[in-house]
Amino acid sequence: MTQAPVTVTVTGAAGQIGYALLFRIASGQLIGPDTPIKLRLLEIPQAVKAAEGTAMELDDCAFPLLQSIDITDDARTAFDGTNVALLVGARPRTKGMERGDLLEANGGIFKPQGEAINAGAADDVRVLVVGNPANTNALIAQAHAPDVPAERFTAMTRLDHNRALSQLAQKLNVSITDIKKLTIWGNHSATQYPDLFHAEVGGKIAAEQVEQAWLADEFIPTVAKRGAAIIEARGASSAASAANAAIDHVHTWVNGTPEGDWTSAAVVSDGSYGVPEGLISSFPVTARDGKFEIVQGLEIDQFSRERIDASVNELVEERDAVRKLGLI
Ligand SMILES: NC(=O)C1=CN([C@@H]2O[C@H](COP(=O)(O)OP(=O)(O)OC[C@H]3O[C@@H](n4cnc5c(N)ncnc54)[C@H](O)[C@@H]3O)[C@@H](O)[C@H]2O)C=CC1
Ligand SMILES: O=C([O-])CC(=O)C(=O)O
Repeated sequence: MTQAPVTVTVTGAAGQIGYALLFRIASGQLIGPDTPIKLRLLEIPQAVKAAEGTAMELDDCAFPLLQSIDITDDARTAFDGTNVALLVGARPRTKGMERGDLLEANGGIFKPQGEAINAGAADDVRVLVVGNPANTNALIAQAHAPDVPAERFTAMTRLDHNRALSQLAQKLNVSITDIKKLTIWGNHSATQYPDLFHAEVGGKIAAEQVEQAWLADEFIPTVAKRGAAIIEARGASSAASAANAAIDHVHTWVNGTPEGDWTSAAVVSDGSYGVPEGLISSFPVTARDGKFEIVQGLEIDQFSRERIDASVNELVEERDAVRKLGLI
């Protein structure tokens, strides 16, 4: 049965993530194989022509699900009636920068975009912020969309989650599908905490199947600093893997997590696990009926507590910094 079309807005459509993302959305991988897609591409004026070129290529794929492509440099037009907003457009970091260095440069983008979402997006709009610093950019957008339920604003830590799955699978020589209940806590930054104490491999706790030294000195830093390692190796920040994670995030949000498993997403804190209410922080989440829910009741030992707190403290600092800049 053919379903109603879903309007998907992608900002930064002419960028490297945009190029890796749009074809997958148009082919049906974002929502599902029966859902027609209407694409809205938002770019800055200088990049509209490049976005038009990408749209020509989308046309040339003759995707059966792709009903329309609109390209604009106006945020209000881009978000009018949108169901899924993927906020990718931002300046990426280059060698030697931390993602937090981008706060001021990118903060200014997310305020008007939040306002435009508030003004015209569909009632069921779901927002995923990819542009860095993703958690705090999502906070800025959410602060300027008071009429949209706060829970609809999320930021992407699925790439970190996927990186952690892959590192652990290689270490234990198991398949990705053998790993359940892995969690990324906190900020999408070098302070993030990939947690193996609740993760299970073959039904047993993952942390008990690896050496403590590997966990603390290799696994955690490798996952947390993977973005910088990609920049070092590729000379540009991760793009196809980031697009893949954005597809995974929205697909899970809409279609749900499997029974007995969860994923990671940065969502608005309700105060769970001592994370101050209102911060957009990564948690273990399930998705049911189109909603993310923070997994409750996990015991947090001291090793994990210190690391979660460090990342959450960084989010508090970022929030305070954007407050000072008048962005929230
Ligand atoms: N959360 C995550 O896991 C990840 C986040 N990122 C972040 O994603 C963002 C995009 O990365 P790339 O595609 O590699 O960058 P890019 O530089 O290739 O593309 C960014 C695009 O955004 C556009 N843009 C800038 N301001 C805009 C605005 N106000 N409205 C609409 N479009 C605008 C630019 O014209 C450009 O085409 C960066 O902030 C990067 O750090 C990248 C990888 C992973
Ligand atoms: O590291 C960066 O700047 C890009 C990014 O967020 C990632 O690859 O995780």
